[in-house]
Amino acid sequence: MVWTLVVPLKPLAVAKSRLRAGAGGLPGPALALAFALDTVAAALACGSVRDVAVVTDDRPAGRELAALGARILPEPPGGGGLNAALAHGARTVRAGRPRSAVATLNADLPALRPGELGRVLEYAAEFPRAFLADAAGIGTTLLAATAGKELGPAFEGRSRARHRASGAREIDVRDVDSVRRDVDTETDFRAALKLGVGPRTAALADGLLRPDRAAD
Ligand SMILES: Nc1nc2c(ncn2[C@@H]2O[C@H](COP(=O)(O)OP(=O)(O)OP(=O)(O)O)[C@@H](O)[C@H]2O)c(=O)[nH]1
Ligand SMILES: C=C(OP(=O)(O)O)C(=O)O
Repeated sequence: MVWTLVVPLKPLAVAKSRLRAGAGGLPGPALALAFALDTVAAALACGSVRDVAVVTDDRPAGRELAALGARILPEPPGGGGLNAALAHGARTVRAGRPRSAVATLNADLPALRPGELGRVLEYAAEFPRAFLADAAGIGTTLLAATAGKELGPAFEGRSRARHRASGAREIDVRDVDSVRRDVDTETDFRAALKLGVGPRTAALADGLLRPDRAAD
């Protein structure tokens, strides 16, 4: 089965506020863009991914993501936040190709490896709806719906429990840390660097983190 991924991206100026506000005062917008570019590049390199649609109103980010090969979709009219953006993205994809298998993927997975994403999507293909818990075990990094199933996104906060309660199958695959490793805090960032991040994040991370200082 091949998938269309829907990737949400906030305007960079307000993205990654927890990284920006943390003790290290990291450059949120620049990191958010590098994370998104590395996430989308890795997703496009996955054999199970047909294409990637990014939902964003950030024009400069949209141009760079389009140059990688992503389709750029605007936020829904009236906004509505992350879940509205994801539902709108999935609807727009299926307006063009109604039988698409659709999965959302957060834009903050800079360590993402195409092979690990492929194994997660292979598992998801066996269920109407499925999701992958994040590294913290509280949130969600991927939510998938096969043909004919509504996505039903319920992200933000304790979304793992919400997605489970919604009837989606929890994806239980070992050794897919790169798909679970979202980066919200400096501690997360260090964990992603340990896994190995994509080239745009690596170039930016160089010299950004002092190894001697306690994280967060
Ligand atoms: N298109 C779109 N994407 C969003 C929206 N809110 C969050 N996202 C994206 O959803 C994913 C998870 O978002 P969050 O962790 O809530 O936000 P963040 O900017 O990554 O980090 P914080 O500012 O620290 O919360 C990221 O890929 C965000 O860019 C939204 O309203 N619209
Ligand atoms: C939106 C989510 O991610 P984050 O942990 O980045 O807020 C989520 O896990 O539902």
